[in-house]
Amino acid sequence: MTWEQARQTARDCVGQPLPVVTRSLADALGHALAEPLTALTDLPPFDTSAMDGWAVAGPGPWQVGGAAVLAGERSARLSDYGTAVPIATGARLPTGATAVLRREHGEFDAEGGTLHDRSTGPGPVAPGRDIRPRGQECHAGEVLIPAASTVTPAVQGLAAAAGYDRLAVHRRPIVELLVLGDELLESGLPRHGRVRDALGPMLPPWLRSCGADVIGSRRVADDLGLLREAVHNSPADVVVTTGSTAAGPVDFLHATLEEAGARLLVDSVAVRPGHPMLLAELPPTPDGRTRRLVGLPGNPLAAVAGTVTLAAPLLRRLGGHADAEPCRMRAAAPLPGHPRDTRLLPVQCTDHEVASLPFDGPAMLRGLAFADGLAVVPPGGVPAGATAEVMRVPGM
Ligand SMILES: Nc1nc2c(c(=O)[nH]1)N[C@H]1C(S)=C(S)[C@@H](COP(=O)(O)OP(=O)(O)OC[C@H]3O[C@@H](n4cnc5c(N)ncnc54)[C@H](O)[C@@H]3O)O[C@H]1N2
Ligand code: MOO
Repeated sequence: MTWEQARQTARDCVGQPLPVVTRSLADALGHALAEPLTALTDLPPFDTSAMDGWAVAGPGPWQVGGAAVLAGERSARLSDYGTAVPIATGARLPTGATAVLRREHGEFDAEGGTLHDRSTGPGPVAPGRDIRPRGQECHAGEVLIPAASTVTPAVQGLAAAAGYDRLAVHRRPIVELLVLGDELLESGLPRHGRVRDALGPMLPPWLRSCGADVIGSRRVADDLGLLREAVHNSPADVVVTTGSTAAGPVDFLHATLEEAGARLLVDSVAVRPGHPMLLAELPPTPDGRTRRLVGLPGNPLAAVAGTVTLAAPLLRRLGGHADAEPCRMRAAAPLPGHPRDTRLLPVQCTDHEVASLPFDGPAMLRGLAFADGLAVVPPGGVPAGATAEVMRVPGM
């Protein structure tokens, strides 16, 4: 299977995104909007002073009277032309006011109660100056953000400003990470032929940034029975495993999937690194829920390749997120390719150009740690000056 076919299969195996739920604004972070975010009010909701100063009616000088109008007060009124009242930024503009004179542009004669316009740069205060008119940003009913957009902190803020307490979003796919390999250590220095687990710390934040609700990450010993049990009992929508994809003496993933009656949708991909990556549909749960398994190869950079190729598109589709916009960038120097397979190469991006990084072997993370993304290098490579697709590594 080509790399493009594998990525498309991971998307297409999802018929419908997960069901719609409502969440408080705080809890909606990272979910995909199930419907467009439509303004429930005009913004600003009323004519508002943009500056601290005076609300003025007509041209100056003005007679100042009345208590300062503060933000949060209901309303005030300027009865006549030639009058003014002190006002705070964010306060509702009094009816009858035609402009706001900034504090630093006015000279107030306390004795006579008279205010003079001393504006220099912009000239005398003109009607509308320093007023944020009602509806300047949006009108009630206007679509602010399309459905399938991710709820970011900015979307949370905008939704609050536009009057929302809760949002309709898609449920996030539940993911459990199973890290396989008896040779792995969870602390200390590599020793006695054993190495540190690099994927347990690295993958959960990436999977979360693809929209997953990662409920756990645990080690499973290289044992067919234990792996079978872990996969069978996992409550996850998507089980993500690392290691055991190849045909080594203790690689039990294929046997486990076969025993479980799983359907292999992707079983090895023409990509370097990461070619043994796989995607399987597990038999449905008793309540009819579809479960899937993404098998990431054990070599750390190969696992990252599997994450961006299979896990990210699958999780984004399940969570109802729009597909990421492809981004193409110019190669500053040739990007070396594989003769037959696609290569995913850690690259640094500068001014719309990408450059490959050293230490890009399948078992290495040193290049990736400096990377802005992974360039998709077609068979044969990319000559200098030509463009290549660059996938942002999630979370980078
Ligand atoms: N005869 C062949 N052998 C291998 C092939 C092949 O085509 N023919 N493919 C190689 C490629 S490519 C990869 S990638 C690996 C995939 O192997 P597995 O998915 O079965 O992974 P393991 O054998 O368990 O581990 C491979 C390697 O990665 C290290 N590892 C595993 N998990 C972790 C982790 N969490 N953190 C850090 N390092 C990890 C493990 O110690 C091994 O060194 O197979 C090749 N072999
Ligand atoms: O998939 Mo392997 O990555 O070439 O190490």
